[in-house]
Amino acid sequence: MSQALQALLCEPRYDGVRRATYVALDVPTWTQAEALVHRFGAAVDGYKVGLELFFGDGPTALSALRSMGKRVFLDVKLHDIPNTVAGALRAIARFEVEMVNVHASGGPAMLTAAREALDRAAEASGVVRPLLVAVTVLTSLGASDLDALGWTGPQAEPGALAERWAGLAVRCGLDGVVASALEARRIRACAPPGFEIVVPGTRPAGAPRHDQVRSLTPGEAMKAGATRLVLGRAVTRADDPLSALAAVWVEMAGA
Ligand SMILES: O=c1ccn([C@@H]2O[C@H](COP(=O)(O)O)[C@@H](O)[C@H]2O)c(=O)[nH]1
Repeated sequence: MSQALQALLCEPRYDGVRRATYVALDVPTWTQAEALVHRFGAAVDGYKVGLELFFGDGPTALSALRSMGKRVFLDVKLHDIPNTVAGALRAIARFEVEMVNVHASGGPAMLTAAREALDRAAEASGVVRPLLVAVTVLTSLGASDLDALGWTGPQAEPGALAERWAGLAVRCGLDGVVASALEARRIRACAPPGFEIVVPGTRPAGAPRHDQVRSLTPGEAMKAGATRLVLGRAVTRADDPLSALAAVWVEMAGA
């Protein structure tokens, strides 16, 4: 049954949603991550390595995924002074990931230093530069969290902040942003063509939200202008992850 479903999901009609998908490997060891990767087989070619796996088994996981020919979004959300972020990105460049991210709130000097560090590393190695995207307002933050942080008033409303930080990312030469689906339409309206809007934290209708606050369904996210979705617990913790993925892909393709 699962082999038949894998084969179905490998069909060319799913190529568009396959390229727009990163499955989140939010587990602490490569052994656990590898079991998930095997479950999806050839159907999934894009994975997100976040903080848990990176600190648990990062180099092993990244080189294993690379040798399997998988695309990797390294979701380490760097946030530090420009010199430190640039150094971290030079070290990350050797992993040849497809995409990596920093926090937009690190500011213009940090964003520019990040992009320049990746440009130089790519020039020196001859390897394609990873896409660099900026995290706007975390999808787990609600109005009361923003208020607690002192972000109040119309300019600090999540949509306004996300749009402002997306504009900053454009001016600093980044390739896109990570944002909630709720802000994707607003960002798409002012972003240049080809600007990536990576949306995590979506949930199929009726699915538990866990710690996600600003969330829509995968179909709604695509309709709003998302270019890529990160699919996490709604798929990876499902009783049958492959069937859960199939349902999400049908919804994404329909959108
Ligand atoms: O604003 C953000 C930025 C990153 N994430 C990451 O995406 C996944 C979402 O996982 P779910 O299980 O679907 O909630 C997770 O790895 C986060 O670190 C995010 O959720 N929101």
